[in-house]
Amino acid sequence: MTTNSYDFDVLYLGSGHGTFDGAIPLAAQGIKVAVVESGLIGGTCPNRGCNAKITLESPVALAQQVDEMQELVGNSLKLDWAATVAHKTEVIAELPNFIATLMENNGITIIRGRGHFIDTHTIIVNGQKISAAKFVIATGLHPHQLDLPGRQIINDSSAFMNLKQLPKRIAIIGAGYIGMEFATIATAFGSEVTVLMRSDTALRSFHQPFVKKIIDKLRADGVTFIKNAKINSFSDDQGDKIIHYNDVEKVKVDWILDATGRIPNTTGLGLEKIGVDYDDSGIIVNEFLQTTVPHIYASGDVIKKKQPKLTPTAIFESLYLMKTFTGNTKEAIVYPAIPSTVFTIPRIAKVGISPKDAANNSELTIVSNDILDNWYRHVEKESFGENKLIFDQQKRLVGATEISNHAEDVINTLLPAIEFKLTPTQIAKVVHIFPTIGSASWELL
Ligand SMILES: Cc1cc2nc3c(=O)[nH]c(=O)nc-3n(C[C@H](O)[C@H](O)[C@H](O)COP(=O)(O)OP(=O)(O)OC[C@H]3O[C@@H](n4cnc5c(N)ncnc54)[C@H](O)[C@@H]3O)c2cc1C
Ligand SMILES: NC(=O)c1ccc[n+]([C@@H]2O[C@H](COP(=O)([O-])OP(=O)(O)OC[C@H]3O[C@@H](n4cnc5c(N)ncnc54)[C@H](O)[C@@H]3O)[C@@H](O)[C@H]2O)c1
Repeated sequence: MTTNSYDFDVLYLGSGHGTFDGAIPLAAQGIKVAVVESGLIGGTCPNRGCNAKITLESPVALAQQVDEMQELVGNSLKLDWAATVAHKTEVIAELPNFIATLMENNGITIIRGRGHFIDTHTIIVNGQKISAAKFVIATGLHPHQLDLPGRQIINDSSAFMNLKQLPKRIAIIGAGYIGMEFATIATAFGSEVTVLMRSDTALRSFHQPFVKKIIDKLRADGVTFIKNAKINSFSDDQGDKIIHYNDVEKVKVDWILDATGRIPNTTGLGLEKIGVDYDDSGIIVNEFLQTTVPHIYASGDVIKKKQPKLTPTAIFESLYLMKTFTGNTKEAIVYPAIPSTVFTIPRIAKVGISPKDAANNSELTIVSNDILDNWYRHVEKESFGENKLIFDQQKRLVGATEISNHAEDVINTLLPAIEFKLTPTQIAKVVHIFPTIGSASWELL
């Protein structure tokens, strides 16, 4: 790669996981790299996504464990919202500096400001023109906001995670990842939570019988679900925040979270001017992650794709681009099986072929396990535990989903079996530390 005629070899727009995991090793190999960032370095995941959320959720998971082992350990835990938010701030506060230092120590130039293209080799940031041989658009998503009368009173997930005090009554609109995870957190910390659902389906991409169990558990914990709610408007009545829905109905609360999805950051980038195609789902790329302008690539959540828009996907894409830019691969991207978890209590985690798709394929076998039969799950007196494992005709694992307190660890354990298509003989050669969730999961194969 040459820098002769351009300021940089590769310029990334955005500094999230779609950028930094690959940009750092790229720069370390002597490639001249710039990263333009208009917000916090590190993007959504560390600052207002995964890391922040899991820190708030961690006491909730502990409280569940204590509740289940109550006969052994005595009282329930008392969760402290203000202390937990302060702890979350402490955990994540240094991450932007940490990531910026890693980038700079490896030779990356960080440019603070919002970038947009003026031609296919030039962007403008803070009035300054910067050119590059290649670009990576990794600008992520932003929260969708319901465009309805009174919308000024509704909030997004970042605002929730920064609340100094937890409102007594919270309404959450949407029952996707954020709606269900934040309902779990808010109710555990003592709020009265109402979830308004557009249809009668929550967590659409997860195994629905497991989702039903999560809804039943949240209901038992005091959460109200209102199905088939068509929101009309919002109003404020002397501090009461009111959601008007289905023409005549209303819910009165203290705080409203709009969790109706996230949309790609594609506007204002000058994409139309330079011929980079996109639609409402994101930037259109080919199997090399090239946009419709071949030296302009895209990475992470901003891409229109069928893979889940999650951190592991963004990391995989940024590493793939690093290998492409250094000439280490000329192959198209081949995604691994990407796992995901909804961090409710209990969790649902999944990877690979779903039970629903397997049911329509006569070559696949679905094995249902009531994992509470396993002695190890009695140690913590777990009250939820079921999984479905999908096998092909060679008895190789091709899909798995579980509902349990440890579902994310179980799916992580099973990943190599799926990714490397391990045969029963190969599976038998892997031994895990005993007794652990790893050994309890592997023995189901
Ligand atoms: C509440 C929440 C919880 C989540 N929890 C999980 C989880 O548990 N597990 C998981 O895998 N995923 C989770 N995610 C998703 C995860 O955060 C994203 O998949 C991941 O951050 C995507 O990385 P990215 O680099 O594509 O985008 P981002 O991290 O969003 O980075 C994009 C960056 O681009 C910057 N930018 C935008 N436009 C411009 C411009 N014109 N010029 C310069 N900079 C610009 C933005 O400021 C931003 O910093 C969660 C998301 C949210 C919102
Ligand atoms: N654990 C995780 O990995 C995790 C956690 C949080 C967020 N995320 C990421 O962030 C993305 C965004 O999360 P999200 O929960 O905002 O989106 P989502 O797409 O998961 O859920 C959006 C929900 O809002 C509902 N909805 C949409 N319009 C509505 C309307 N007008 N009225 C009522 N409901 C409406 C949808 O039916 C859906 O249930 C996820 O897709 C995921 O990629 C991941």
